[in-house]
Amino acid sequence: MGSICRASKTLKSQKYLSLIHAYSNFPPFSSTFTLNDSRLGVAHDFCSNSRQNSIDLAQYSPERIRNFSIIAHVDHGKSTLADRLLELTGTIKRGHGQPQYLDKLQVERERGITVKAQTATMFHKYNHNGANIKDADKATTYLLNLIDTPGHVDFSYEVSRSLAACQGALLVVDAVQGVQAQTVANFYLAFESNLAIIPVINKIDQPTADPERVKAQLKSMFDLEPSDCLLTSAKTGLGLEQVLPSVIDRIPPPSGNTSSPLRMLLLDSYYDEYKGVICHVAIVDGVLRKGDKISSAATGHTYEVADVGIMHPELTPTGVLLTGQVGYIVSGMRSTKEARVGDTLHHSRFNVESLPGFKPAKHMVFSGLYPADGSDFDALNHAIERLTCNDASVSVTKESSSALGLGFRCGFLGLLHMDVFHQRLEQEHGAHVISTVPTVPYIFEYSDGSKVQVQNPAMLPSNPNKRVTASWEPTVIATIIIPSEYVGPVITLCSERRGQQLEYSFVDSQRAFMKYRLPLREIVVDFYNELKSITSGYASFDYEDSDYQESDLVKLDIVLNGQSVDAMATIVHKLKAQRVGRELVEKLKKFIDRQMFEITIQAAIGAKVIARETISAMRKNVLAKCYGGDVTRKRKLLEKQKEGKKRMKRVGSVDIPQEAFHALLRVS
Ligand SMILES: Nc1nc2c(ncn2[C@@H]2O[C@H](COP(=O)(O)OP(=O)(O)OP(=O)(O)O)[C@@H](O)[C@H]2O)c(=O)[nH]1
Repeated sequence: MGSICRASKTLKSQKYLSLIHAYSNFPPFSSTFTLNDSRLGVAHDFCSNSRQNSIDLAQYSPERIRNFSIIAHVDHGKSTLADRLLELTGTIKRGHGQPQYLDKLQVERERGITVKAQTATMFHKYNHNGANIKDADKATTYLLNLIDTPGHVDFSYEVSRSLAACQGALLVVDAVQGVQAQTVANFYLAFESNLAIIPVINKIDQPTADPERVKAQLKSMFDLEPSDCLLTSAKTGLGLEQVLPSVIDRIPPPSGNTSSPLRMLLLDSYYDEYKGVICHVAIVDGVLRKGDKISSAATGHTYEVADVGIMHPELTPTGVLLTGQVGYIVSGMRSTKEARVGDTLHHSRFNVESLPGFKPAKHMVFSGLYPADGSDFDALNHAIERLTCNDASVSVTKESSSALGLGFRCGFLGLLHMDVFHQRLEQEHGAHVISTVPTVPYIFEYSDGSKVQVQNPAMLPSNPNKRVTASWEPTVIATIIIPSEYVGPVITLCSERRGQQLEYSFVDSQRAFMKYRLPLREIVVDFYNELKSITSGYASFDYEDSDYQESDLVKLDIVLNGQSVDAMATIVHKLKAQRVGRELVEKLKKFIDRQMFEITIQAAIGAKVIARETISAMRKNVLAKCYGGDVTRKRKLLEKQKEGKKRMKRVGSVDIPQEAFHALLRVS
């Protein structure tokens, strides 16, 4: 590859430079920028951009490989930085205003968040003598695997999985906002995984950037040395030249054994229309070649490797992957269920010791998903199957509801994850769903001594006094960082949510740091919005799951004209039942239209009604509105009414619109 590189270097670099110049937000690269610009202190290799099929991975022994993640609090600039590094190494070419390369899903681009971790392989020529540009030809080319990770707490499972394939991490911190809650969480994830951590203070172009304050925070909270911090602006390109040399100098190479039998860790998998299941893998020991027979340690199934390569940044076949490298394989797996994340894959002819793998994803929130139109069950089934192929962290079991018919009970990593799943079902698979009130996994003990985890309130008998003897709810340890002036309102909010303060200290003179134990139920719905609103948007929040605590829980039924609606039942703490019950019936009153008869809406615990509303009767005849004999108008109105009916669910004699179910999702 070296000679091809050198031959085409000038042409390619000129082409690349003109692209960089066209990119107006990238001023540091002036017209005097050369391939071996001394400000970069390195010689850059743009050959990687040629997408040769003949990338020879054999020359990249572990010493010439660096695997690193970019971790940060939401919006601190991970994906922007990742994109700049891909541009800098010539891995991608882009113009101004294009969406972030690594945020590929429509939902990611619309919401501006990363949902799935993405891997990209880059090649970078680096001369350890730094500024000595004459030595460029003596520079070594390194293979760098970059993993961009999500920032939102719901997706921290993706972060911990990504870190398993890395030896180091860039901890990106916004120079204005400083250390935030997910900075703390992500630092500890990386620290506990024994990764080399390079602090990167980003957004230094902002007028209110205060990198010195952020350096002090990093020192006091994580003992990271101020002199180790890189100062960058991923937006303008300022300081980016230090990033890759620091990655090469400060992150250790992977430590596997090239001559040992093959062991690879299955990091992620997704389903591709044309290729079938594609697995992302990290080669821990040994060598994998196209055509090899491999086995899964988890299932014992054997496969033949039909394709193997790297993400450069798209699937680029290389025919081989060696120790320390991260890439993809296609091996004829028929469903992603066969590709178990955390599994060890090995050559079928050798038995190997399994790698530690990952803790299974923990589902924090459960909700029922039903087709908006009952007859669409098969279509929804198909859509869910396809989507879970690309998001294995959702659990799915079939269930049925007397109100909504056949559907599914799904477990999610959090409420945002649930929202994203709904959005993807709709956008990517055209499925319209009704979802039931989200619930957390409670544990109930019955008088016969049995204990069960309840993921669906409808599973609980209506009269808990008869059979339930004790109940427990899951809790989380929440980290909250806020400007000091908001401490009072935040303490009030946390106590209203039944929180118990565990720690209270200061990040610096302006910011307070608090740890609370909070019931999971109290934070899944609307806690973060409320926290943001009482702190003018300045609070940051993160949580990790903790133990179960004993709690006085009751099942709250919603009864419409005497008939209980199983899909609207919820489990709440006894002290909150009255307020939640009132809120639920008021919301329903707003969304259920008047019908030909009176409708009573009740919230009840067992036989005891704790809140009630009535919707008075009205004679509603859509055709009555149609004065005169305009047939087209009449037909249109009838169609509109039919369309409306499709989105209604009938419970007993009462029609409930889809929106009524949506409205209940946010009752806390
Ligand atoms: N001024 C300035 N803005 C930046 C810089 N880096 C990123 N941004 C902006 O900050 C916002 C968030 O950037 P992202 O790269 O999406 O942040 P992220 O950390 O990947 O976000 P998540 O994936 O949601 O966690 C975007 O509007 C970027 O354009 C920077 O150096 N300076």
